[in-house]
Amino acid sequence: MSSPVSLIPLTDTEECAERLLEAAETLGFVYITLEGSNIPPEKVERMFEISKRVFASPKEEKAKCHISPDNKGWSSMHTEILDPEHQRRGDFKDNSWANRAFNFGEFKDGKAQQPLPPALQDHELELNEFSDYCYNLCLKLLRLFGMALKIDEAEGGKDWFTSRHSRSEGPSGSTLRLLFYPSLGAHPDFDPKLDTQAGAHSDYGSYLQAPVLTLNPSITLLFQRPSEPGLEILHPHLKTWHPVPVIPNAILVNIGDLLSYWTAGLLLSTVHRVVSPDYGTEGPKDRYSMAFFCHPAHPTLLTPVPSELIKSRGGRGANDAERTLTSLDHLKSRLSSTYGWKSEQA
Ligand SMILES: O=C(O)CCC(=O)C(=O)O
Ligand SMILES: [Fe+2]
Repeated sequence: MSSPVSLIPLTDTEECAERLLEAAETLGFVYITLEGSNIPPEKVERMFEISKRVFASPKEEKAKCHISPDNKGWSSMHTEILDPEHQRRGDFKDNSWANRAFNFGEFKDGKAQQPLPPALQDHELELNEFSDYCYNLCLKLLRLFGMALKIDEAEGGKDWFTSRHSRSEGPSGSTLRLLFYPSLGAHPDFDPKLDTQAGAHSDYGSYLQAPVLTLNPSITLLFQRPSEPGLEILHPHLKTWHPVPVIPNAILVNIGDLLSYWTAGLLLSTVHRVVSPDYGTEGPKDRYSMAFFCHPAHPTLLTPVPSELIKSRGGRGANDAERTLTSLDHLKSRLSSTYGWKSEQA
């Protein structure tokens, strides 16, 4: 199957920067090679092993780390859909995420700032290390975007975005998320053609469509395994759904709503979802994936990006000087939606 998403070898060159920008402007999604990312392949594999262990651990242990209003911890939405007594097809249609997730906020001095279940307690250092790898890769990508956007040197040039994502500027909403989509194939009402495992959303998205606690990142990294596909994107121009085949030894990068807003819509935040693919004779399969959502430091003012390319887009998004928000303002607007959603469920 051909991929709508191109694969770009990751290097520190202008050519790579230009290609990344072109992909971000046309599709909002791009694969980059793991080589050049500074993330050793065995570290990715190891995280998948840890992820498997945590999702397989007793529910009562995970429940003690239930997702907090600031988006840290374990969430298991609509678990009842796997309970034959209470299943209704509507539960996994359109609006529902049938996945489980474990979110880690920022670590401090190698320590998680949230309760961890016993299955994770021996892995705190590895989780911290992996989240650092992801953060550093995001800085590298943000530097390349700064380069391609030809940000005014006097204003910070290619480091304009990275300085605003620096941990020295304060805490941020950056989150490492482990995801597990148990196979729904065994359910009598489940129709892979109609039922999605993860509702359509952009990374922020419409909360009503996708009640998942994804906040409002500038960029997202997604790690997937070749035998466990399922992601689809809504093509921004064709408005049709396209499966995104998994490319081995590559990381999927997508632009989040915050960066799209910041760049006055030049970079696209594309709607995506996870479906249960038709595995043919192989039968249904579980899917594990891992995402890292990179956010600017909370106090960052989302002022217009000093780039001619962005200025020429007029008063859209952050170019609209009437509405200078901080990164935290964006996050808060998202969190209030979270509370709204929770109270509706109660
Ligand atoms: O699991 C996936 O492939 C997608 C996850 C995702 O889009 C998200 O968590 O925002
Ligand atoms: Fe997403």
